[in-house]
Amino acid sequence: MSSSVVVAMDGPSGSGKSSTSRGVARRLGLRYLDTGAQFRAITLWMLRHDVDIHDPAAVAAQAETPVLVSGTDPAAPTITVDGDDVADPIRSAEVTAAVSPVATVPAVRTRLLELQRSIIADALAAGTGIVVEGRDIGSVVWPDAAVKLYLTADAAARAARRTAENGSGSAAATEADLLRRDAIDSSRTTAPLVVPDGAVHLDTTPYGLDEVIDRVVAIVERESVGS
Ligand SMILES: Nc1ncnc2c1ncn2[C@@H]1O[C@H](COP(=O)(O)OP(=O)(O)O)[C@@H](O)[C@H]1O
Ligand SMILES: Nc1ccn([C@H]2C[C@H](O)[C@@H](COP(=O)(O)OP(=O)(O)O)O2)c(=O)n1
Repeated sequence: MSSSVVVAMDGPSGSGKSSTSRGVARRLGLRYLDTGAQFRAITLWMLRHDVDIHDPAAVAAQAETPVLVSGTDPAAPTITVDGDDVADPIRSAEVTAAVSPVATVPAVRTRLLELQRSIIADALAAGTGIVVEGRDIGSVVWPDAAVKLYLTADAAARAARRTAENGSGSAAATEADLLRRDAIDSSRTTAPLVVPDGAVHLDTTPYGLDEVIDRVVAIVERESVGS
């Protein structure tokens, strides 16, 4: 396997993208980029600056303003906005509720697309591969990725995982929230959530996290031969 492989990991909320990507990156000595955290960080900035997140023109007008920095060590990924560590506040219910409308704004997507491509290019220039996870990585951000994965799981399993992770809330409410976000993410006109051409589809419902990581590592080693 080449050390400069790009692994594109897409799929809906709770399918296991973040935990699987981090585990695979650690195992294979690759960098790790959570693009959802970037969409969450820009959303948090909009909320903190009283931008009406349901007004696409208002969001677009500020899309270039926040300074976003993503740390790509899979053992300790970081995200800052205007120099502030926002790793915790970007997971709040308020941001979770607001992120899909912000992520539909083309100016936001263009801004983050440039940032994501520059982070991937930096990793490759440094001779390091990277696992990048999100909704449009294999379809839009890096269609030439040597390895493309599309993770899914049953909605009930995804909601149960998220509820356990949050440590509170009802699984039914969590499932309704993630189905609502899936619908927005899948129906938007710019970079919708799709199964990218050439992606390996992995349904993680029956597998524990370690088993999914083992399977993905095997797929990366198989698919990236010669890249
Ligand atoms: N295969 C799996 N089996 C059980 N739990 C899992 C599995 N994959 C991930 N999880 C857990 O489910 C939750 C959501 O996973 P995460 O990686 O954040 O998903 P995503 O990034 O797709 O939203 C986390 O608490 C994670 O530890
Ligand atoms: N490449 C990406 C990544 C995330 N998004 C959007 C869609 C998601 O609802 C939000 C948040 O993504 P995130 O991966 O943090 O969401 P979950 O961990 O699945 O709850 O961002 C996107 O549109 N494109």
